[in-house]
Amino acid sequence: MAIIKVVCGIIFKNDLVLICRRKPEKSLCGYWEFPGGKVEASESYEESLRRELIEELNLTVKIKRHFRNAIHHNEKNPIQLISLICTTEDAVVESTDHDLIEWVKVEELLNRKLAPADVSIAQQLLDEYRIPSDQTAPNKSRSLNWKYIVRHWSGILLLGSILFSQNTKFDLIGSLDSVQSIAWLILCLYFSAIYAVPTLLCYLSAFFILNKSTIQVKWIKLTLTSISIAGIALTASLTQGNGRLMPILCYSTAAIICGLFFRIKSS
Ligand SMILES: Nc1nc2c([nH]c(=O)n2[C@H]2C[C@H](O)[C@@H](COP(=O)(O)OP(=O)(O)OP(=O)(O)O)O2)c(=O)[nH]1
Repeated sequence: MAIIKVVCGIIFKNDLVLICRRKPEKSLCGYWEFPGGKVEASESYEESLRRELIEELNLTVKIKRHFRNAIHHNEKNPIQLISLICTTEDAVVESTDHDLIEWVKVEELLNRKLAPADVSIAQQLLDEYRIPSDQTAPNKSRSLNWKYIVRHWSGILLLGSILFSQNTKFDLIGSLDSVQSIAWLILCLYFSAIYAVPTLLCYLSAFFILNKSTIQVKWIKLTLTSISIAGIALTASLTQGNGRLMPILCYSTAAIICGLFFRIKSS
């Protein structure tokens, strides 16, 4: 059964969030929801939300970031509700799809009869916004953990160098004793750190751009790991000549393992 994508805006004005009650003639009538609507083919979530909010509420918003998705299985089709955190300066006067409109505190959301998927989003919103009192909700930064960069890169360099030095010590220099093995590992680590600089710069730029985007965290992780692997392959091809397959395999394996192992979300 095809899943129907519905996008909604968690729209903040000062510290209040906009919720709307569905009109009697609509499905889920009488239920409160974060305003939004069905995503049309070829539309991005942001485009879809902007269109729906203009159509229904004549409301212009600034979209800050992606929040959470929730699934609801109604009697016809499952729907996936995608929520985006927004702010607005506009006043909302009336809605074509709703008979009541209210601005409420985040803590009050669960006191309303919310539509099922909106309940799940509201619960997660409450969890995230309950604690900080000195931050205005929509400006709270995405909880991406910058320490992930440090861990991921140290991991790639260290684990990659261990794998590489172990795999090459017999081929290159013959059998090494333990002191020579450690010296060879340090040499690999040193050169890999130097060769990694251009890739690291691309990776850092991508991290800061993606951190401001509304893309889901798992895709950010995948993109960063892919950038690492592409950089490793390119650097190895440029520097290693015929022996390039082994460093690509070792450092790429390290990039994937460390990418899977470390958490990018801090909360
Ligand atoms: N926001 C929200 N919508 C839900 C949930 N469960 C569920 O089936 N829906 C459905 C109702 C609507 O058909 C659709 C929301 O998009 P919409 O409000 O643009 O839909 P629409 O104008 O086409 O309304 P309708 O004609 O289907 O009643 O998703 C839920 O938990 N929350």
